[in-house]
Amino acid sequence: MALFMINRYLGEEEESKSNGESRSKALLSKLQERAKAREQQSPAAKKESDVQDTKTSEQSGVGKTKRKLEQQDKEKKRSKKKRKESIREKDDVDDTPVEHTDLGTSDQLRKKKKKKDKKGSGTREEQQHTASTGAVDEPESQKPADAQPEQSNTSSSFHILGGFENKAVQKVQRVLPKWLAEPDMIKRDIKSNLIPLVDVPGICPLLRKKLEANGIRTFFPVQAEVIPAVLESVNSGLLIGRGGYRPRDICVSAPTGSGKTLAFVIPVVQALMTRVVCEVRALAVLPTKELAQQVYKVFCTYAEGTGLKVVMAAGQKPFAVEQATLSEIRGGVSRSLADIVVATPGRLVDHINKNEGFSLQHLRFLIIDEADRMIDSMQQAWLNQVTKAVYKSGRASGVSIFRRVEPGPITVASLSPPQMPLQKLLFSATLTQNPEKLQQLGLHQPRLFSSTHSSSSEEKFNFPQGLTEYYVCCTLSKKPLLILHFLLRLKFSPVLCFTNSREAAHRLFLLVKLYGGVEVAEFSSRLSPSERQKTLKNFEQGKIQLLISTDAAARGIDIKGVKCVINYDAPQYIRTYIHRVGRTARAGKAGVAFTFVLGVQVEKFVKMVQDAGSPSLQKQTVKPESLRGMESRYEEVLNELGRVIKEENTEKRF
Ligand SMILES: Nc1ncnc2c1ncn2[C@@H]1O[C@H](COP(=O)(O)OP(=O)(O)OP(=O)(O)O)[C@@H](O)[C@H]1O
Repeated sequence: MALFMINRYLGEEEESKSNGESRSKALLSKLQERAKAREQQSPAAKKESDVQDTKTSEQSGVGKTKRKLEQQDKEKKRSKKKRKESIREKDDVDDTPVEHTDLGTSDQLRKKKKKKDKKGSGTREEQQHTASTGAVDEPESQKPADAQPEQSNTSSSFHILGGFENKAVQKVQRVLPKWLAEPDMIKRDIKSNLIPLVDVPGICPLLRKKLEANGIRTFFPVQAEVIPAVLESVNSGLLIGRGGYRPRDICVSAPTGSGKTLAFVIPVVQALMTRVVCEVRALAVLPTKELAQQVYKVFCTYAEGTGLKVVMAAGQKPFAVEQATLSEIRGGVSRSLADIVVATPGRLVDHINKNEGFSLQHLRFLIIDEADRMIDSMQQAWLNQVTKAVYKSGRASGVSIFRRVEPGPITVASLSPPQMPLQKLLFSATLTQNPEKLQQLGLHQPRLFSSTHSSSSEEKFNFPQGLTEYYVCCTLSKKPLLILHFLLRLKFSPVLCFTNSREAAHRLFLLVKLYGGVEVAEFSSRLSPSERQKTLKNFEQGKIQLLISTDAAARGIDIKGVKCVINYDAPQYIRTYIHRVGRTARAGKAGVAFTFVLGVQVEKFVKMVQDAGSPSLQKQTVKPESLRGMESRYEEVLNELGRVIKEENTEKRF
């Protein structure tokens, strides 16, 4: 395609192109002039020209023109013959009315080009060659009058810059760093890979007893791998790692319900239980209050009797109360009352900034649970604050025998004073494999434990072995009937049901409640933290058959006995799906998950789940006749629901 066209001035004849006769006249006279000029150059041609001139002088009008053309034709044939002899080129006789006697190579090419132009064909190479030999410089006046510049010819004379052609773009192949691409493998099947407590080296008798007392007789695969790895880093004491080097950070990606909590609680408690002075040496950060509460309980269980103090700073209690449990001032000196702090990011930052007695200068372990969520949602603001607090000089630096500076390149000088290393332990069922995101955490020679092999193409995730997944195609209006069918007719209980918003959760809760026959509760930010805690307790105790929740309960929450999860609204993201369905089939047990999918969502949903490495997603059909008998009551309830919601809205306004 030409970039642009150039319209040349073609002489007077161009202007009178419409007039065929005058045009041919003008052409003829021009040809005559040229012929004359050439004849002067060639004596033989001159002779002929003289004869011709005598003859033509007697003729006039159109006949004269005709004859002249015939003469031209003859002349043309002669010159062609000559040319053939001289350059031995087998060319066809040209019937172009324009002729030259002294055709050189460029003229031949010009002629060839003209022919091609007439035929409207010609390869690109040929056109380019023509352009390079300068054949396009032919004056317009020498062209046949009806030869208009063609676009293809014009384009051939231009070199088009820039790559405008459509090319198939090759997919960029992901290349992972070695530590991500080659993790220490964790077996996914819990049941057939239980490891007796005694077979895991380094666990002290006190903790082993505690584990047994809590019903833990064997370790799960993730615990058997991670506990020794963390304990190994404190073999030479808290100050230095193996061989005198700073210990490696540890990342763990293992399925939901695989026992990741104990994988960090046990080694951290064991590493700290011999400490002399109480300082904050372990900090566990979790995204929600409920999760912080859960992990706090596990730490308390295993720290009991060791002298270690565990404190929660997650906003469950007022700031001042938390402050008092974290530190105290005795004799004008601030003293830590906590060895292990379990916190949510927001409240943690509050204590770092506003609580003078809260010091992280002795921090040895930073545990980031649900690490991918923490990376995504916090933009590292809290992590920067923690790092600053760890390396800040203050109260501790005066009494400390060692210097603590932010680690830089390893040199003899940097290794000579004893350094308290900060070791990061990251845990998630959906740990990101994005090296850029992980880079933001400032990991030191990380070591990954994973139950999936990182491939270079798609991100694959961990699904619990005992989980069976189904999706149910349905319409929007049939969803409430479906859930009632699962509860009332199929007798699924207890069921944890997820919606995509708290409004949807509340509406469904009201609807099921109005329908009757099911013990139902909702769990969302509509409830206060204490109400939420109570609700979870009641659900765990079997007092609630159906718990309708937002994603507030999707991550990390460990509710024993949940046999069925229903995604009332299909989740948008694979990570959300994995955490939601992971509330069942925990600790090696079996569980089932259903996802209600609208017709338009089916393809995308199935692809999303299968691409993530789900081993068992199947379609489940619920026949329309199965829902019969519930519809009339459902219609009544819908009317009632409208009234109740209206009342609620009115109450809210006043
Ligand atoms: N060795 C063990 N033997 C028996 N039960 C265990 C063992 N380890 C953990 N559990 C139990 O397994 C359940 C799941 O553990 P945990 O909550 O630590 O899983 P998780 O991997 O952190 O899950 P999520 O990714 O959902 O947070 C808990 O109820 C826990 O008590």
